[in-house]
Amino acid sequence: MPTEPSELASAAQRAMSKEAWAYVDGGAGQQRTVAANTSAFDHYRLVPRMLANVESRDLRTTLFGVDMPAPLMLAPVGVLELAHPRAEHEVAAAARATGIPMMISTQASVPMEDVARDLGDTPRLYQLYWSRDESIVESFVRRAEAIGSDALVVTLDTHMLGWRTRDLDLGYLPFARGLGIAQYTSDPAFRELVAQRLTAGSGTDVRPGLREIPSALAAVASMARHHPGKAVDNLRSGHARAAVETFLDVFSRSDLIWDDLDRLREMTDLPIVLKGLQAPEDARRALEHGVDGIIVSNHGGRQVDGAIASIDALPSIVDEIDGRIPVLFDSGIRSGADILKALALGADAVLLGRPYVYGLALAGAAGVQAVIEHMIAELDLSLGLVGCRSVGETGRELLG
Ligand SMILES: Cc1cc2nc3c(=O)[nH]c(=O)nc-3n(C[C@H](O)[C@H](O)[C@H](O)COP(=O)(O)O)c2cc1C
Ligand SMILES: O=C(O)C(=O)c1ccccc1
Repeated sequence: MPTEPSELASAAQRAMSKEAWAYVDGGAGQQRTVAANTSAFDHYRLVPRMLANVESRDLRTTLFGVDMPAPLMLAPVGVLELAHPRAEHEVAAAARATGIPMMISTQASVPMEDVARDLGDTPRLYQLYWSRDESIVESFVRRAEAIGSDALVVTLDTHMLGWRTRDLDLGYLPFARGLGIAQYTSDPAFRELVAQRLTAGSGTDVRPGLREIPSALAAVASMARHHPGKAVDNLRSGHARAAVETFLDVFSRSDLIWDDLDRLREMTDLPIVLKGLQAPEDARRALEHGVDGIIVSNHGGRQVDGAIASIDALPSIVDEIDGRIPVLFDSGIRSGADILKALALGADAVLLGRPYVYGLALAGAAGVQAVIEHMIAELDLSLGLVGCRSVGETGRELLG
């Protein structure tokens, strides 16, 4: 497994189909924010300190009552079957081997109960996309509780899919082919909706659902023009087709407002963590609504082309939160040194995204484990070499 981040990515590219690579590596529009997310780390430079007795170091940290060997979690990533046929099974094995918590996506390729079994007693957080259908929301929350989720991560930045040019031009939309919808197809509330659709008469027009998801509509239009025979309409069985149509109908909603969070608060006692904040003002509102944590993230640049680099959004949000709840960070972490910079800017932990998917594509669980171990090893060395012994000792004084 390459330790050099760009080598890891190019090796994974060689191992993946061009559609899978475009989906995972790609982002919104002209990929300006994807590029900014990594290049903006160059704006921050560490100033190493000497003679600090860093012989013994400890990376452990605790968040939401969860003890972690390092300030690192696996980001929720949907449709992992694009990278490896065993998808979450392999990722969970790596999480278990390293003790690093796993966030389980609503767009997973394996039902959360099966992932939970693979995880043993490794910490897990369930990531929720707030469905248009409230019975599905309630059901996902109950299932997350039942699998022992340590928190509920509510992703706010993807109530519609961004304008993802690389997927559009390939005519590739994985869930239109029934990939990445395992949480839904294993869900009693969702299955009820599919059954209703089948009784109402198959061949229900798919367009009304797609109309609610503009980029899905555009993708299907693009597929119809350039790649006839690849679109939703081509799904073989009536049941699979009804499941995909139902998914497109219920995937998410764009009419949510801050007050809706109070309903979720009443629904569950799990800690609630909001994912996808970039504005200090939104961080303040998150505090007002009593959430238990936030994740500063722009979804890896997959949503708004031209949005600011996530690392540039971090410092002012950390100042706004002022230590009252944990602040996690993602979008652009490619190395242990990047993790150290995020910690120095005030993050309590970071999420690893694309790099672990590259490890998965290259070598399954062993690949994910190697990527995690490389990140932690470089973090540990860098921490010691700048003169710190623990995550708690990092701060802005480390930055020049
Ligand atoms: C292929 C792919 C699928 C993703 N699916 C989800 C998802 O289902 N839910 C979610 O909250 N975030 C999802 N994300 C966003 C990640 O959780 C994370 O925010 C992002 O990957 C961070 O950017 P980075 O990978 O460039 O560091 C996805 C990201 C990728 C690359
Ligand atoms: O691709 C993504 O970034 C993502 O979060 C997602 C959203 C819906 C379905 C599949 C993946």
